[in-house]
Amino acid sequence: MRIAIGSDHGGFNLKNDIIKHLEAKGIEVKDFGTDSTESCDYPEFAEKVAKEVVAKNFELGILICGTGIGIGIAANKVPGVRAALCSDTFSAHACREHNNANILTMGERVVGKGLALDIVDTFISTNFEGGRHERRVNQISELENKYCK
Ligand SMILES: O=C[C@H](O)[C@H](O)[C@H](O)COP(=O)(O)O
Repeated sequence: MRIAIGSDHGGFNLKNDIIKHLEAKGIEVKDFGTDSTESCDYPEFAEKVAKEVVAKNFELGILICGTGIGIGIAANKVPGVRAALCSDTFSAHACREHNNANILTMGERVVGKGLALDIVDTFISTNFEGGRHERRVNQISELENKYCK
């Protein structure tokens, strides 16, 4: 599995913890920045990771900012992205199984490191269930086709 990861300054430290955690498990992770805690703007890093995931250069993406909200809103503007903000493992499981989420977003100012790593593990190890959920995810794509010109 290959994972694309990115953050703004507000998610920089948690992003590094996640990279270390995934690499220790032998998972390939590519870091699309930012590279320090110096203030920056999250849409830039959301777009970098979103483009890679939609192009299928990576199976999944992870985006971290202070809350996980802004970077997720930005990523969801890229057609084909289904970014899910998670602060608990139940949501991390459900967003993969039901929504086929392809990007996980979290807030470094919201979740502690231990919980965040559990959320990551749940997200990357859960598969899309298909069936009735596939019909609904297809309807999301239809909305995208209708409104995203
Ligand atoms: O949704 C936005 C993110 O949480 C940002 O990380 C946050 O707004 C950055 O705030 P500040 O510039 O005050 O560090």
